[in-house]
Amino acid sequence: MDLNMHLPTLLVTSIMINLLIGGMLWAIYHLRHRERCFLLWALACLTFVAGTALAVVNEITEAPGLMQFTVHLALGGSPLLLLAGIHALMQLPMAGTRGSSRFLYGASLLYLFGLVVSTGWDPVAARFLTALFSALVFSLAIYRLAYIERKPRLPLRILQTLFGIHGTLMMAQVLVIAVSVTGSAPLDLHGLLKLILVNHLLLVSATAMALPLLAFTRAEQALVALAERDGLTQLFNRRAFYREGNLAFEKAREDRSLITVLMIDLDHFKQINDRWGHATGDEVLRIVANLMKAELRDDDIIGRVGGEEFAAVLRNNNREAIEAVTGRLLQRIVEAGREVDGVPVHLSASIGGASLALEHAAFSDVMASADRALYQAKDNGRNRAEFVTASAAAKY
Ligand SMILES: Nc1nc2c(ncn2[C@@H]2O[C@H](COP(=O)(O)OP(=O)(O)OP(=O)(O)O)[C@@H](O)[C@H]2O)c(=O)[nH]1
Repeated sequence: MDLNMHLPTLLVTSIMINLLIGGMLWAIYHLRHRERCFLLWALACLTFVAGTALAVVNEITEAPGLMQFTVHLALGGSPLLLLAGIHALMQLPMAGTRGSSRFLYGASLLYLFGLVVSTGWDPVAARFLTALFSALVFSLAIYRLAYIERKPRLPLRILQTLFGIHGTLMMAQVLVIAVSVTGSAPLDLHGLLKLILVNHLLLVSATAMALPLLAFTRAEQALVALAERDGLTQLFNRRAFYREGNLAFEKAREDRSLITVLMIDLDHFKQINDRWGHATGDEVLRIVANLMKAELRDDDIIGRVGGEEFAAVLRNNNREAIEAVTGRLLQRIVEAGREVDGVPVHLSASIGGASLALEHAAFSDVMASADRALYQAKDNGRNRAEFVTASAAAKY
């Protein structure tokens, strides 16, 4: 398994690259207001450096068992710190309630116990345990990444692939050691070490680039959500709703398809606030938002466009279907208002609807038509829906 490479050169290169990457992650940690995942990833690199440097000293001098124990502790602890960084990024405690966390703790304790027993008298067994433990930690990292919320696809796939290769290499090492121990083939430890170091160099560099990419993509997604979503209901805010509505309008014009805009305004909402308090009013807004999400389709655009005013763009122009949806929504709003926070808030809403018509030159024209229909619904006694027909829209 001789890779024909100078082992000391490989070791020094590995140490230098890990130091550089660790330093870069450390700097990002400080630049990003001490985001803990970067500190843990920097420590993973530095722990690996410490492990490799001690391994060199270990090779040169006849080091005592304690030194060998420390080498393996550092080399096994490095992927563990990487996993801890992923937990920190996902804001998951290392001691989660999931079975996998208990499994990790159990495996770590067994690994420690195995190291204590094997180092000093059987360095090959210690190597075997470290490789097995690292493979296990990489597998857990792949599993954890699958549960990340707001999935940033590309960095996630890259990292899972890298961890997969890393874990497979560690398992290959486990197998090589097992085969050599059973006597089927002599173990070329230097060749093995070179192979691991070369792969580690490539993998650690790629991983170090993919980890910040994952963190930055997630942070950007969070910022976009903050800028586009209404904090109370998580629906589109007014600006994002108009942007999405404009896009839907343009597309409908291009495809010669039709869209319908609904404006939904809660009736006498001020009285709910005045009588039951602002917190109950907020809860009512959240309930209505959830009812809209439940009643409308996934590809419909829903937004909170004012205090107690919601709007939706439906990619549907079938009047019967839309009247059925609005009827159901009005009924569910009344039902929900029978008890909110333990009090009867007597809730109802008025809806104004307008479908795209030739008269509409822009999305805001359809919104204006729906708004006029809404006023009509309020004038006609509230808790009802009114629609503007295409020909009626032309009158406005
Ligand atoms: N709790 C809560 N109330 C809000 C929020 N935004 C706006 N409001 C309240 O919504 C109420 C809107 O009152 P009005 O515009 O008079 O409308 P209304 O009482 O619903 O009457 P109609 O629309 O004519 O049926 C005001 O009392 C605002 O304070 C919010 O985020 N939370």
